[in-house]
Formats: sequence, C-alpha cells, structure tokens
Amino acid sequence: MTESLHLPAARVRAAALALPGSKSISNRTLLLAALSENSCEIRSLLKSDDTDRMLDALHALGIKTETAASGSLRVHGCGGRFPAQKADLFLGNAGTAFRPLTAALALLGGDYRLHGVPRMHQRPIGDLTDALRVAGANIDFLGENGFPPLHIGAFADTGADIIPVRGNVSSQFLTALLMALPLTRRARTIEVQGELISRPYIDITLNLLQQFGVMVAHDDYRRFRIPADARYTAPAVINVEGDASGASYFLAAGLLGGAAVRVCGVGKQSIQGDTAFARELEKIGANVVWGDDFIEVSRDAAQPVRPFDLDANHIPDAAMTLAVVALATGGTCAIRNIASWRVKETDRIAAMATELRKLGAAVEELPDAIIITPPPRLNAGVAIDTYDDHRMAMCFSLVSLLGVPVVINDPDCVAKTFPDYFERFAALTD
Ligand SMILES: O=C(O)C1=C[C@@H](OP(=O)(O)O)[C@@H](O)[C@H](O)C1
Ligand SMILES: C=C(OP(=O)(O)O)C(=O)O
Repeated sequence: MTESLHLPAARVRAAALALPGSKSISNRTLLLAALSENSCEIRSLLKSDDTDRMLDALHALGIKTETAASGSLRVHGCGGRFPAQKADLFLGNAGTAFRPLTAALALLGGDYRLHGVPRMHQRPIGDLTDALRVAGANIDFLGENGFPPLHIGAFADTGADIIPVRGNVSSQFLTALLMALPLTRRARTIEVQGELISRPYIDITLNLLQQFGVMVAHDDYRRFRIPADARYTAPAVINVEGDASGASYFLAAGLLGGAAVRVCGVGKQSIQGDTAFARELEKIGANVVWGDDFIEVSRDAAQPVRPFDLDANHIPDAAMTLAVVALATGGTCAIRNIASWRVKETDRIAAMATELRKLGAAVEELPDAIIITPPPRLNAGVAIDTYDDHRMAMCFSLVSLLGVPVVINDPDCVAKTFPDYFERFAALTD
C-alpha cells in the first residue's frame, strides 16, 4: 500500500492514451449479459474494484464466465433466473453494482444478503427499496432504515402496473428499476416523482437495454414503459467504450498542461453524458477536436482559462475535475446543482472545500453547490487527503500542472475505477 504520492510540478507532453473501459457501461453490461438467454463476449471491459465486485457477485449467484486469450470476457447468461437462490454478496462501494443487483434480486426473490464497505452503508437506497416494495419485493434493512446492509426474501408480485420512484437523490434507482423490472415479464410503467438528477446516465441505461433487446419508451423522462414478456438477448459481441469520467483528468491536462492530450476510446458517438465535460472546457478556453473514437484538448498559450458558473447536474462526476480546473482561472467559479455529491464516495462538497482551502483557495460551501475563488499563488507541497474517493485523488493530481508540487495521500483509492491512473498520469508529463 502506498501511503502518499509526491507529484512534482510538471508540464504535459503531447500524448495520446487509450482509456480503460467505462465503469457505468461495464457494470450494466455485466448484469444484462448475466441475465440474458444466451452468451456474450464483452470487449474492453473495465478491470477495477467496482467491476470486480459485480463479477464476484455474479459468480456467487452461479453465473459462469471465461476470459479469452484476447482479454475479452465471455458471460453465459442465466435466462433471467440466477442459479443460486441464496448468497451473501459484498459489493464494496460500487453504486453501479449495489443498486441494480438489489433491484434484480428483489424482483426475482430468494435469500440474499447485500452489504459493502462502511461508506456504502451510509449511502441511501430507500427510494429504490420503496419502489421495489410496490412491485412486491421483500426487503429488510439490517442496519439503519433506508441504508445497506439489507436482506432480500421471496418476491410476491402485487401486480402493480405503476411503480413510482423518486429521482432526486440518485439516478441509479431508476436505472436499477429499468434493468430489473423486465425480469417480472409484466408490462409496467415507472413513474418518476419529482426531479430526476444525473439524467444522462438514464440514456446509458436505455441504450444498453436496447442493445440487449428490450425497448423502453418514455415520455420526457417522466414515465418509462416496460414491455410485457421482455427477455434479454445479448449481442454476440459488445464493446465497452472508454471511460468518459476517467477521461476528464486527461482532457483537463490538455487544457492546463501546455500540450495537446488525446484520449482514445470515446468520441462524438459516445453514449456517455460525461463527454459533455469537453464542451465545458471549450467554453472556458480549450480547443477541442472530436473524432469518432477520440477527443483531443489543447489550449493556445495566449488564451487564458476563463472563470465559469455552471449547473453541473448532467455531469456530476466530471464536474469534480472542473473544481480543480477552477484554480487556473484567476476568478470566482461556481459549480451548482450538485447536491448528490454529498452521498457519493464521501461528502464530496465538504471534501472538495477542505482540500481546495489547503491550497489557498477561498471556498464557499452551499448545500448543493461550491463556489471557488483561486488564490493569487497556490500553496506548494500541500498533502491532499482523498477520503477513499478515487475522484478526489485523480482530480487533485492536476494541481501538479499548475506550477506547484502536490502530495496525494492514499493514492491507491483510484482502484475503484482506474487502478493504473497514476502510472498513466506520470507517462503524460515530463
Ligand atoms: O448510473 C451510473 O453509472 C452512475 C450514475 C451517477 O450517480 P447518481 O445518479 O447517483 O448521480 C454517477 O455519479 C455514478 O458514478 C455512475
Ligand atoms: C459516484 C461514483 O460511483 P458509484 O457508482 O459508486 O455511485 C463515482 O464513480 O464517482
């Protein structure tokens, strides 16, 4: 275990890098492939803690997989019925494993215990379990009401046609219902109550459902119609796009570091909302080139990085990168409509404010926003705490491109979604 990583002040050398697979697409694909009637070859799957938790869970549920010499993974689907009726599943801090597996297992029924790391037990899930109970799920909280760990028992279909779900805490609850309700084989309507946050993640879900043969129509993201007798049929081969959230650190390096950076594996055809991060960089001074399978960012030396005031609800993960980019703008920057930051790997608004202040920034913390004014000169050699949050570690690495060295404590936390992040970052700089 590395306790801390010292990053010297550095500049970027022009570079192209191949991104690891998208976490969001990898974990959705793994679950849908496991639930399919047939088998499927998954290429460019992310290998990280979050995907390992999903894979371990699927194996414990009786799903068989094989790794091919090419590195791709073949998943043998179970036709919508997991072989194991009883299992104890440790899901780490992977929201994209915990929420969809809770929904799928609750609607299939069995005897399952789902738990995670202590932080996962502080991340809410009550809006999802409320919705699942309307359909007939039997779920008991084993700790605090509305939070993991939980126990899932037999499913007793209530026949409810309408399943209401709140969408203002996490879009993953709606994603989980969209992936799991087809397993009950009935036509149903999911009705989103109130605001729906992080909406582009729903587009990823709908896209993958379609690739696995289930078409879900919706009325402007309010009502989603699950067809009767839906069955998942996997494509023979599915290719996972590069991770657009992981790309944000390198694209920001292209803006800040003095040379063009190209990320390969995502481009203008991407289904990931976090590619919109590149458009935000463009608004504040970046030159962006969009290819079918790459995005490249650079900045003219004479072009300053402009301050911004952004509603970042559509890019909650990549917006953390903008909080560090704010230090290069010389003006006050606001990132708004990000209340969900408070219930992720850590309270990201509080953590971000604390660490930016260590660097000398003036930071105002609001319940759902962060306002950042950079200092005239950044404090050098500051040790950044990362709160077991991969994104805290990755975005603060960018401070080393702003003319000062920085120390990243517990850099290994990047294993959640990007295990070799710091090797890749080092390869990019002089
Ligand atoms: O569905 C997904 O793959 C995700 C949805 C987002 O969560 P919220 O919907 O909780 O904002 C995002 O932050 C997370 O990293 C991945
Ligand atoms: C919020 C995140 O993860 P999770 O999928 O666990 O919600 C994230 O990766 O930034």
